[in-house]
Amino acid sequence: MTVLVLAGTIGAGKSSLTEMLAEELETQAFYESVHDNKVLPLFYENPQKYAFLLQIYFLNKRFDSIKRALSDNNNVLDRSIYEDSLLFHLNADLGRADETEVEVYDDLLKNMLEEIDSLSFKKRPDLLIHVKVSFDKMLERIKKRGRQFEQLEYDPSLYDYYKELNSRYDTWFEAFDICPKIQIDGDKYDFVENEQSKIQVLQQIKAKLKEIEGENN
Ligand SMILES: Nc1ncnc2c1ncn2[C@@H]1O[C@H](COP(=O)(O)OP(=O)(O)OP(=O)(O)O)[C@@H](O)[C@H]1O
Repeated sequence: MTVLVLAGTIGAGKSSLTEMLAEELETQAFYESVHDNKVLPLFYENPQKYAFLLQIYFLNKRFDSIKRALSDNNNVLDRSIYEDSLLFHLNADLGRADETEVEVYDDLLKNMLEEIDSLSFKKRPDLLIHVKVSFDKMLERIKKRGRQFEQLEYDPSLYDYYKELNSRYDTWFEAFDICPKIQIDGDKYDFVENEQSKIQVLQQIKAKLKEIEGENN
């Protein structure tokens, strides 16, 4: 019985790896759909106005998925509730949210995490998988995927946003201590395009799960 959560920057390949893991481990995948997210395009158009609303939207969705995933006991989630705060604080530092919004958000998140901690069955995921990609790789993937509002041509200021976001992930991952964690080198292993890389990545994750299982017994 395992609950896995994926983490990583925009375009890191979380959704693809989620799908692969769900298939490999015969578990259910939880995705955060982008195309029916009404707030996301608004945010990219006017981050100052919509950063807070977007975070509340995501927080609500992720809370729902992680609650369901933990109570089902056997799942993979494509992005964790634990990293939204990283994105929001970055947005706040860029002046897209004010102090009160940050306070309200942090408080709400804390409350929700406590709620998760008081669940009667599983409280935390078994493993967090961080797909780490370099900044160049991140830009390459965003371009390749081609979601319009994420493109630098659409808004050149996204360059700095993406760069800062990517660099903050390293510190975030180092500090993350809610559950066991593993980092996957997304530059070295292109698990979407390369079958051999996919096999190697799945093996790394399965080996880590075995190790955790051993520690728990
Ligand atoms: N907490 C958040 N704050 C701001 N934007 C967010 C947040 N979470 C997700 N996003 C935005 O939502 C979109 C989808 O993000 P996400 O990284 O979850 O999926 P993705 O880009 O499809 O990643 P992957 O390729 O790794 O599956 C991106 O445009 C990202 O900027």
